Amino acid sequence: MKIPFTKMHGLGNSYIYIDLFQHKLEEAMLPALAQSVSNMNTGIGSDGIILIHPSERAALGMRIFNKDGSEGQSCGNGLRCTAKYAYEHGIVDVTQFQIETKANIVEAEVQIQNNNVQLVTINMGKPQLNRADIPMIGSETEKVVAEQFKIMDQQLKVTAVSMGNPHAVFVVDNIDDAPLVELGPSIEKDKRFPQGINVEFIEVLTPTEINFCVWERGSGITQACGTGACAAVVAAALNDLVNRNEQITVHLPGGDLFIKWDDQGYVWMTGGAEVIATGDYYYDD
Ligand SMILES: N[C@@H](CCC[C@H](N)C(=O)O)C(=O)O
Repeated sequence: MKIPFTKMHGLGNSYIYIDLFQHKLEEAMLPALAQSVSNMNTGIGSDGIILIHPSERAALGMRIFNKDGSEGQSCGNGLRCTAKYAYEHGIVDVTQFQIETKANIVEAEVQIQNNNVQLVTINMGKPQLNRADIPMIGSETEKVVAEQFKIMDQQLKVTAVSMGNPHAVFVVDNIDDAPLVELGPSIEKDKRFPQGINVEFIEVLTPTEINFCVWERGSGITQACGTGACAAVVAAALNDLVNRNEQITVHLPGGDLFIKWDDQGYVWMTGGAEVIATGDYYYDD
């Protein structure tokens, strides 16, 4: 089967985008297709696949499958790339529009230069903070803020945030010493998180600037995670480490994102989105 694709990235977090306005795919094949495409030796190489599809509730919809074939509920970098694709391929002809994800409907705004989308801002909606909404097992408190978290003989403090998908955020003194490789895989699959978890370590530089690295559920270490950067800013604000209602610069391995958690409770994300390549994927299922 020949599947037309566009490879795009947001700060190095790359996905293979498949346009379901043009090409239909069977539901049952999607997890295996994501694993196949993502393989850097026998596929194209990516952090997963993203499907851009018609929606009855918004201008378009987006679904994300991680490298291991699991489906995530949302993807911040994917939303910015999807917004760019939708505008540049005429799926929308306005600069502000809505995108449906498995988690919610978000508002996208694209900034145009010479007919190309340069920057994208997404209103990601309100974070969910209740333990049951993460979901995280435990009964200490309703919200999970700087809660003691023992893993592999290390005593950490976790703040848990759902941006539609689940995130566990840990504050460290120096991002270069973050135990991402050592603890990321164990925390991702820890049984306190029944749906798995995206794992973020952050170093707070100033009340408006943080360093960030991530171990993503289903994909491992990536260069950037948009929902993770949003969760990191929310977690940092809950711990009184960054300013609420101000734009926070998040330095990710792949570049910078600008995140604000406003007074009304909405999280805004601004950043770039880039096309890498287009082509046909020859899929032998
Ligand atoms: N890279 C993404 C998040 C992708 C999904 C995540 N791994 C999950 O399973 O929840 C982003 O930019 O937000």
